[in-house]
Amino acid sequence: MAARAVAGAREEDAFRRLFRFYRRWEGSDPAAAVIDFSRPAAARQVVSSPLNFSSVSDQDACRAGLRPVSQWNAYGLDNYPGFIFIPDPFLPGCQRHWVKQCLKQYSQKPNICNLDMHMSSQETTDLWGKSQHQLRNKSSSKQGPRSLLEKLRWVTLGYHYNWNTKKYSADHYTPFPSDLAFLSEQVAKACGFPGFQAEAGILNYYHFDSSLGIHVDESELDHSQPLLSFSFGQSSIFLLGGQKRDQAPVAMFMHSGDVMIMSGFSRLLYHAVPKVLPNLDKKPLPSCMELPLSPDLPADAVVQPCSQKDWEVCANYLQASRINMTVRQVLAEGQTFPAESRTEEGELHAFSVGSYHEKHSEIKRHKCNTDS
Ligand SMILES: O=C(O)CCC(=O)C(=O)O
Ligand SMILES: [Fe+2]
Repeated sequence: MAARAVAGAREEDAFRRLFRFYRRWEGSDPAAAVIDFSRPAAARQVVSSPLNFSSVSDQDACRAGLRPVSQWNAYGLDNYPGFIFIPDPFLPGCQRHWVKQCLKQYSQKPNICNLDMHMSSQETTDLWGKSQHQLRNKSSSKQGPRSLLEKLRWVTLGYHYNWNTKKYSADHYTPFPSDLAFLSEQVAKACGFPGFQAEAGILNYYHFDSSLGIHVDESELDHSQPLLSFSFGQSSIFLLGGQKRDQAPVAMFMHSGDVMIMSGFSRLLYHAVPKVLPNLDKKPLPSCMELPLSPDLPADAVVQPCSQKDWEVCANYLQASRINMTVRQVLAEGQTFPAESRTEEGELHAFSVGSYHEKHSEIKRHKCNTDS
């Protein structure tokens, strides 16, 4: 009797129940009801979402590696105002640039990554250089030791999110990558946020066994600006819940190239990624990654062609991985951080192992708890 009372008290909320359901899901259960925005007609809650065509010139879209905004599809969901889903608006061949940046460029100092939490700066310098040989020679059928790049879980950009204090601060800042800022600002403008400033980024690196726990992104000081998300590589299931943790979420696929915007009412909703899945094309890489680079790219594009040599490394990595970039504005225009959030010099690397942001500790918990 006592045991039953304890079990009852620990009963799961609706979000956690569905998180566990989708984490075990192998794609065959038709009851799973996952919205696929690449086939939106199938889902009742999907509505079309208006975009601001004239706010982004075709030339600026193209410089960011995007198709003209008039050619994008944009969807919303009934009962989720401010949520916008844009299935792959990228020009052919342009997704490769962002994958290469996440692996080769953004993973470098001065950006901060999970490996910095328990390795010296010498060990985490040039992760690409230290991993490329191993990745290039990796056969997808063999499970060799993981390269450093394959051990990468997250990278922070701009105002570096502090997983311990769950705060951003003025002293933990390094310049935000200008190419990603430009991409983000074009997407934000098209979605009705012309003032959006890309100030902080969290890049998440997933493998087929990874998940991202249930969380809300609320540490930014200005919630009137949207949170942007860009996904590349293998697909995943994204769960979008409510303002309270126990509200049952809606499930959707995120495929390579998909862009998602959480704004307004939807900016502070609970969400999670319970599952990474093979891409829809059932090939090692989604077909959109194999397209030749668009000949329309202007000379001043922020997207650069990815060399064949670099792409071999990225392609081998991406056969079992998904990369997601989230971009946020932290401060309202003219706003400064409250005085108490200033930190002592040197604290930048003083994070302790095992006390990351709740959502990342959930990755660990889920991995350990194989029967859940
Ligand atoms: O990987 C994703 O799609 C979600 C990432 C996310 O929610 C975050 O970084 O806050
Ligand atoms: Fe998030």
